[in-house]
Amino acid sequence: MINIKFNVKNLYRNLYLGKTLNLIWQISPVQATVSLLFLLSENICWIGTMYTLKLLIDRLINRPVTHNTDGITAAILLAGGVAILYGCVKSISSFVNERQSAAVNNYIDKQIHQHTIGLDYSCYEDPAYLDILKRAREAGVDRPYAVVLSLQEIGRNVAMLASMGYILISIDWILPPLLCLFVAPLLIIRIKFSKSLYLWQRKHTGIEREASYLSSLITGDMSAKEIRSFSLGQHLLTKYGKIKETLLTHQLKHSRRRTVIELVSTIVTTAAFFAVTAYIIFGIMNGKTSVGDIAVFLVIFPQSFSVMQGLAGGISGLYQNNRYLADIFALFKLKPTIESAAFTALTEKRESNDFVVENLSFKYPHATEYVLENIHLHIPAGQVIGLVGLNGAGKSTLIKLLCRLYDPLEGMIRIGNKDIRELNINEYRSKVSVVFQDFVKYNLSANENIRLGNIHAPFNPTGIKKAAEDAGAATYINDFPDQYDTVLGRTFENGHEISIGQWQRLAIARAFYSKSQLVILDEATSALDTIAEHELLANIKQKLGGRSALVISHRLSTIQQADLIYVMGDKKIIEYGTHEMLIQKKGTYAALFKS
Ligand SMILES: Nc1ncnc2c1ncn2[C@@H]1O[C@H](COP(=O)(O)OP(=O)(O)OP(=O)(O)O)[C@@H](O)[C@H]1O
Repeated sequence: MINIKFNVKNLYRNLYLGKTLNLIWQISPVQATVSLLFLLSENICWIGTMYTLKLLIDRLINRPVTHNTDGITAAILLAGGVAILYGCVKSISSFVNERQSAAVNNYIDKQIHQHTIGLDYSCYEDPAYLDILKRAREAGVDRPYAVVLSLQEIGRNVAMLASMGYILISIDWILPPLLCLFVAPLLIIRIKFSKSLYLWQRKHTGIEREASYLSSLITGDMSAKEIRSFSLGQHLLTKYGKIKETLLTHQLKHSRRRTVIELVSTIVTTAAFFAVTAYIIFGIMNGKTSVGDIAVFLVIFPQSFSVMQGLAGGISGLYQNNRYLADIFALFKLKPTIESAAFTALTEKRESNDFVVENLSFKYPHATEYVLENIHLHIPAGQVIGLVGLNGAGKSTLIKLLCRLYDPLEGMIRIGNKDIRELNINEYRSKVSVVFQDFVKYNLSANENIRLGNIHAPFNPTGIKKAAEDAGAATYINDFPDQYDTVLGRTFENGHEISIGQWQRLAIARAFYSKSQLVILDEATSALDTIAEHELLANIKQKLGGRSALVISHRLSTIQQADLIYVMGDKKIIEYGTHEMLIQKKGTYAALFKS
């Protein structure tokens, strides 16, 4: 008993009913009202059918011993009419429900996506967040409305039970309590199992994600080449199979336990039904119960079982759906930590457009060690700055900070004299365009691939062509049958696959097309042949048209044309100067250049 009390208390505390109903009301008050009215009408009609049926039976039993059928015909017509009305209301009600359910699902789907894009980039490097996201997506967009449907089912079944209880009491007062006694264990079992299933799924989110990751490696196009070259298929399949087997074993164990307990409870319930039937039959034999009573009992009692089961299903459904709702609301509760000022901040007049990294130190949110320490770096407006260093020195991390995907722990980044944390984040990000090492290959048209660099500006074909020419992409785009309208990649029909170097040129064109003040190229020319790379960088200043650039490359021949070069070594800037100065210095840069 204590345990049940505790669970009920817990259930109440964690219930998202108020939140869900409020959400559904906000999505469409009109639809919510119409749906509620239909639900009420459906229940009233159902009670009406029962009542008119009872009237008909009463008339039949109490009819005078004449052949006058007028009263009976009228009762038949009334019962039939109400039954037809009930059928019609039920059909329309189900359509109204479907329409409202679609609206709610659509809203939740939108909210999940909307919420996801608003979150910090750091979330994508946090397994705990990835678990929440997976659970929220798997909970399904239909969960909130499923809660409403469970509530409706509970309401409908309670109304039906009340009517049936009234009829059963008229036969024998003991029948309704007996009914509750038989069905209660079934209800408790269902709630208990839906809880343990949910907890089990929650506990296994991590390994389920591992299984989906392995599955995407086995079946994905990105990994197809390497998996075949290294003959990794069987190895990955075995790994995947083991995880799936563990998941399946647990799942089956759970289902087996549930089936056994449900079987036992069904046997007990059915036996009890026949025991009660026997009780009524003995009642007839003792003259305590009428034949009419047993007729009504045989119709109503089995029906009341299914209604009770429906009620148990509704309550356990409510409980289960509520638990999944917790995951959706947990996602909605996550808030970005990167703060953004009002939109006007960057429009203020500033002394200069230089980007300055000042005394910056940083470590990743879940890491213990600093990745960057006391970084100073100056990108004067209109200049090309090179950044070099060994693998893991922290170059890409610095880029993430310059893009404001993270904020520094110490020090700051400023444009002119303004700390970028005081600026509106979207406006700041529009001032920086970047080609990441792992840039995205959008399987869209060439036009769109470039236009994404400045999506908020009106479509500008001339600007797109100019950016493509500057990045060296125009030559191959012009050879496509549909030129700039050619869809790239192999994902869609008529898609045109291009080489990795050609994809990279397109990503550079995207960065050129943006109206940013600073273009960051993080190993952005790694797939270009040396002639193409030289051509691209030789005239980069002219292509940038007064904008600054920060170029990261391991090919030092690329960097040597930069106005100033910074050398990173183990979390710090260790040298800086022009190519000539650094060669003369005979330090790390000179060693790297010669090697
Ligand atoms: N998301 C992360 N969480 C924790 N540590 C990270 C994360 N990303 C990178 N690091 C660590 O930060 C350090 C710097 O990595 P970073 O990618 O910035 O180096 P890099 O200089 O760009 O290297 P490369 O030349 O190989 O691209 C590395 O030690 C790396 O392990």
